[in-house]
Amino acid sequence: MIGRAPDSDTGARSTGEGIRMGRTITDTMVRVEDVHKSYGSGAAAVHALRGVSFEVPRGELVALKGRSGSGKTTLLNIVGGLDTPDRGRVDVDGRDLARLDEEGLLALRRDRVGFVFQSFGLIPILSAAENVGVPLRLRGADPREREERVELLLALVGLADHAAQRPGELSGGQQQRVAIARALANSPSLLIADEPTGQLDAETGHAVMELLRAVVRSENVTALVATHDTTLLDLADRVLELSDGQIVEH
Ligand SMILES: Nc1ncnc2c1ncn2[C@@H]1O[C@H](COP(=O)(O)OP(=O)(O)OP(=O)(O)O)[C@@H](O)[C@H]1O
Repeated sequence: MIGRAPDSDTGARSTGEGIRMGRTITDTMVRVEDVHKSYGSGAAAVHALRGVSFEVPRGELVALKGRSGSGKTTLLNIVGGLDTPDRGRVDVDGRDLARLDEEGLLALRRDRVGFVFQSFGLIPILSAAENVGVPLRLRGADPREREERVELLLALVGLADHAAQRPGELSGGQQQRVAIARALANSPSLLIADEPTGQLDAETGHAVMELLRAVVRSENVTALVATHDTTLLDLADRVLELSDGQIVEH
């Protein structure tokens, strides 16, 4: 593991199991209880999530599968604090998200959760190294720490020799590696990935999935990954299946 950012709201450092600054660290990284989410209202309402409950144990890689429209993105957005449920409860890393104000949610997304998207989401005019450094800049990390961490992260994802290249000069698989390094920049507890191989060919996608599998182990991070990719389903510690807004298989 290559270091963990200070806990933004406690000033403490993660210590694994036990009590940290009055907050009990449990074995569960994500707890979702009876979550409902609809878009629109009346006859036009779409019930994207209809009573979803599950847990993601700390340190595991959990794959979320399901057909298009089954509610995977909606669920990931809610777990990541990007959206709120209509009903139900979500705890991430021991925090009840409903009890966090905007600032608390912002701190959670910045310091505790790393996001990886299908479309990579890199800033085209920045180099790979600068892209990885963005979350560290947002956190106000000092330039020296930032430089060292970016170097470590690019090495971790196998791109030490590509630091100066811009996204347009990298392959799709390399861009997703940069995005994974960026997601790890602030040493999140939880990595959320939404179809991370959706734009990659099978071989490249497999390599990216293996990288995700490896960083979950080496960085002691927990991951929740929505995917259709059967290679990841094989690499996951467990698989959840969503169908029509409900978990149908653990
Ligand atoms: N902002 C929105 N407004 C209205 N309906 C939405 C919105 N976002 C999602 N939906 C609907 O909610 C349902 C679940 O969508 P969601 O994107 O969560 O599914 P998904 O499993 O991630 O699909 P995909 O694999 O295609 O990305 C779908 O019927 C979708 O049309």
